[in-house]
Amino acid sequence: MEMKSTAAAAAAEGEGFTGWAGLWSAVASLLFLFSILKEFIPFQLQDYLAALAGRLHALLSPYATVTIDDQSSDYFSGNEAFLAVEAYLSHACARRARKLRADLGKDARALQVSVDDDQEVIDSFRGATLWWYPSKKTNRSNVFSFYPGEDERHFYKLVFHRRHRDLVLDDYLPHVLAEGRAVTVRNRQRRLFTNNPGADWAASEDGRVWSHVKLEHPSTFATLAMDPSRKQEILDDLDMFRDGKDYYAKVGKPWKRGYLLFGPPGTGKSTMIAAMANFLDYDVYDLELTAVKSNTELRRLFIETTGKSIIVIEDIDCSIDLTGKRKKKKKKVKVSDKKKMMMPPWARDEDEEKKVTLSGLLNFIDGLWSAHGGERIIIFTTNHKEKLDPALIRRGRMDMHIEMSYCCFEAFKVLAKNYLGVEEHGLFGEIRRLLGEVEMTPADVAENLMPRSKRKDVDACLVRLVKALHEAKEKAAAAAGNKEDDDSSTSSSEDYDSDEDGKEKQ
Ligand SMILES: Nc1ncnc2c1ncn2[C@@H]1O[C@H](COP(=O)(O)OP(=O)(O)OP(=O)(O)O)[C@@H](O)[C@H]1O
Ligand SMILES: [Mg+2]
Repeated sequence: MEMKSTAAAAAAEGEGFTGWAGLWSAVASLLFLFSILKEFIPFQLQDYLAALAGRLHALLSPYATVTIDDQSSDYFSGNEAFLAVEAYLSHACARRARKLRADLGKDARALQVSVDDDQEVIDSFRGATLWWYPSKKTNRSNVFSFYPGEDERHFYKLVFHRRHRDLVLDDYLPHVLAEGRAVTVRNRQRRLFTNNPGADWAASEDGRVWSHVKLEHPSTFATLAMDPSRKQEILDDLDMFRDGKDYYAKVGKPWKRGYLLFGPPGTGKSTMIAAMANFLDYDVYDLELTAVKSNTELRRLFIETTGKSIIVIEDIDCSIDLTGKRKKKKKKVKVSDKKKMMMPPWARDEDEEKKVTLSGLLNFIDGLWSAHGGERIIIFTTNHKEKLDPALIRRGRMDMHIEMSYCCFEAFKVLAKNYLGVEEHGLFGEIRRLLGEVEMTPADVAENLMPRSKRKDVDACLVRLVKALHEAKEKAAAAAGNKEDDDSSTSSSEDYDSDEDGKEKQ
């Protein structure tokens, strides 16, 4: 932002400057004359005269300006202030402007209305009147460009009376930024990011490390089947986190939170992540660790995540060997030496031993914790909590451990309501008893409850579930009988082993 005095405001409003009227009309005439003669004045002289006029205005004008530009010196924050002002104006004042621009902006959910260039927008804040002027400036350059518009700089000029300087700088601008950011978050289409393999970063045109699609998972906490008191605990925790900026600052903790979701396959871990993202209105970064070649790549991926996001590593025990070696081998991507030289350092796989290690992952999480850039949540899921290194899941890294378990009766009731629209039924008693005796995942219960035709036959669905529960019970009893026989004959044959993927035979 750049601040200076201007005469532009004088033309905008006559707030207490009647005495200056004559002087301003003289300045306005001069400006008019200058715009006519501009064509005939050499460039160098034009710049000099413009600077002189600027200084004259600064000296005489009772108004000050702040310019907010669409280019920022800070690489990572980009033009955040500019975008926040744009969002604020489109939300708070655009309807008062006479010329509007409507656009389906990048990642927006609906048509966005914004103020057109050179349109004055008047805002008021605690009794002060403020004028906004969206505008653009074309850089004069001798270089011919194939891309017209790339030399264009857009900016917003805020004009206010000098006596409101403190109010504007201390209160109004922070208010605009906060409101603008909130509007952007409300309007944006949430995204699901997945990491591109490192070898592709340099090869792709824009060097993107993450690709994204719209996040449109329908899961919510209302449709998530689990123990209601545990669900409420998680909701309270998320609520506390979302609104806890001041609290986290007060206790000196970074505004981040880690959740470990563990439990057998089909118990709703991935469903829970989608419900969390929908509840918080956050983006999701689905980090596929097996596609990451080195700790350096991992760091780069982390740097390119944004605030208000959930970073997810699914099946963490299958993605990384906790002794430091990785389990799953990605198909080797052959890169020629010449191509390698053209790659940025993080994308080169010069040292085969430089793999993602446990310590790299711990650094990743701790880096996440100490970095700026807004609130972030990290979630690990696993089917085997006991296989994880305690360092990885200690409190402070994974703050809350959430067990997703087999379907209990309360969880069944949520599914029955979602899938069949029933809250009571004669078979509920038997189902309650069977669910207490046999372990069935919510995924299996849901599958049995799913109507097989458009004519929703509630009785048939519930009878099918009861039958499936009886079958599961018999199977479990038979398996237990077999195990007893095995134990008595060969006590040494402990073959409860795990496959390459780490998923144990159940
Ligand atoms: N608790 C649940 N509430 C509602 N639906 C569920 C629940 N658990 C499972 N489901 C249903 O089962 C399907 C599979 O569940 P999900 O993918 O969330 O399981 P998971 O625990 O992530 O399994 P995995 O460990 O194999 O990744 C979901 O699409 C959903 O329809
Ligand atoms: Mg899953």
